[in-house]
Amino acid sequence: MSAIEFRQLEKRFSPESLVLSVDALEIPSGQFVSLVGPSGCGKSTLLRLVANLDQPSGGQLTLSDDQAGERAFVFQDASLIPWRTASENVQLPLELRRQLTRDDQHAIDAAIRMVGLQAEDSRKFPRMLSGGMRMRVSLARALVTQPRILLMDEPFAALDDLLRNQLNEQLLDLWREQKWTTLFVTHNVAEAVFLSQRVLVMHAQPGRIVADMTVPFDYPRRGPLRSDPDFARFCGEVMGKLAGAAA
Ligand SMILES: Nc1ncnc2c1ncn2[C@@H]1O[C@H](COP(=O)(O)OP(=O)(O)OP(=O)(O)O)[C@@H](O)[C@H]1O
Repeated sequence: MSAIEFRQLEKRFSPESLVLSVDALEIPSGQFVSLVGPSGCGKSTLLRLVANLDQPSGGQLTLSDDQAGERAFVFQDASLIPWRTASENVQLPLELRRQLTRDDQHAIDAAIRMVGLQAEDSRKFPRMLSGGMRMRVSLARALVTQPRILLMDEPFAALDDLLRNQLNEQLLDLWREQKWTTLFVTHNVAEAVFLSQRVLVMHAQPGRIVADMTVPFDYPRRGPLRSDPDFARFCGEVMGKLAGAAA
């Protein structure tokens, strides 16, 4: 069974404006899917619907039983609380739910280790951390709840290319270990292709999926793939579908 299933789904913010329309889309459990498309085509809206931060105006969005529990969202802005240490930021989702237990401290430490932060970094305040480290804290805060579905909205867009590439590889290593069903929004086609098993290309007005492309590269994927001619060719195909979107 699919982890996430869309049927005749529509989203309107007012009766006359159809913002998103998805007739049929199935995302199998554990799949890594990227969404690319022009600004305003509804990528974030689609993610917000899956996150249950917003409701469809029509149709159905179904999550399979084993996926309906934890969903975690990572935004472009790390949005950390400035007066809390990294570790205290990571513990926030657990704290909002219930009284913290000793096991929670293990979960917090594990999430911090998982994203490659050192114990001493976890005691620092956000202003003392680099942009990349803040994004790692944001990711750890998402992972501490042990999500089955990970929703990422341009998480690395504000980082320089070198760091972004490095975080792409580390994210893939984590995904291969944890097998979250992952929806990843990006404006960067090479990033979408490098990361995912499947790229969904969207058009605007109304926001809809116009191409569903299977990425033909094996994992693990490492830096040299980015300069492989087949990689460039596939990115070109995705760009072609995007250009069609703009036409
Ligand atoms: N709460 C809201 N109320 C009214 N309109 C909204 C709301 N949220 C989004 N929209 C509209 O829905 C459309 C899709 O927005 P969305 O943020 O999903 O696009 P996007 O593809 O993620 O864009 P970007 O790439 O610029 O982040 C846009 O036209 C936007 O103005």
